[in-house]
Amino acid sequence: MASAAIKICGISTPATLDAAMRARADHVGFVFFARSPRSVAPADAALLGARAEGRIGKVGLFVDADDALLGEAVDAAGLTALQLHGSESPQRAAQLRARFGLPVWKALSVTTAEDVARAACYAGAVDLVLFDAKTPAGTLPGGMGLSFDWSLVAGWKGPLAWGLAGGLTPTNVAEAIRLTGTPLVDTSSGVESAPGVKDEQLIAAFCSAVHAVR
Ligand SMILES: O=C(O)c1ccccc1NCC(=O)[C@H](O)[C@H](O)COP(=O)(O)O
Repeated sequence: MASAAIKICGISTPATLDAAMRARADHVGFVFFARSPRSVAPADAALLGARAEGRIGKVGLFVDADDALLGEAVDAAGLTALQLHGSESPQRAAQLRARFGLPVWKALSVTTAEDVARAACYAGAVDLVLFDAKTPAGTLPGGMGLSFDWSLVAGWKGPLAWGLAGGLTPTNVAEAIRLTGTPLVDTSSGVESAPGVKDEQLIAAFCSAVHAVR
């Protein structure tokens, strides 16, 4: 089994960006959602984006954002992909892909097999679906450190590329890859010492655990 690609989401400082690049992560995520403890302002995203340019994928994370915010973030950070983490429809996702000319990732929150089956609706509209845990009402739609039943996506053979998120940590990520065969893993709170505070050693440990999977 080839090791999975890695996205470290919610990077907001140069030091933790450097840690992700040193650890050979494939993508970092910048969160453009004001309610998140990981939210970055476009000016900070510009500094981080310039530092990361050409060295790692830069995925902008949005929750039902309008075109103005998306455009500002794309321009500021030089994003390489858009991750939609709200209730964006396939039509809205396809519109954004055409407008910005960037790959679009759609996060889908999963509790049941029906939630996984919804991914097919996004075929042709997005480039990748990211299966993530459903979070409780009134909380953030992601980045809560919650897992779902991985057997629901084990060996998923859908019509588009996919990845796994939700509660992944340095300790459980190897098992998650072996069990599901996911081509991509995404973590946020699993590499933090407190909400929004990324830990360089945990980032390194997470990436090492992924790279060690054969
Ligand atoms: O990370 C956030 O603060 C966030 C806020 C709003 C929507 C999504 C958010 N994060 C999405 C991610 O890409 C996370 O990596 C994913 O949900 C997994 O998070 P975690 O369970 O904390 O590893």
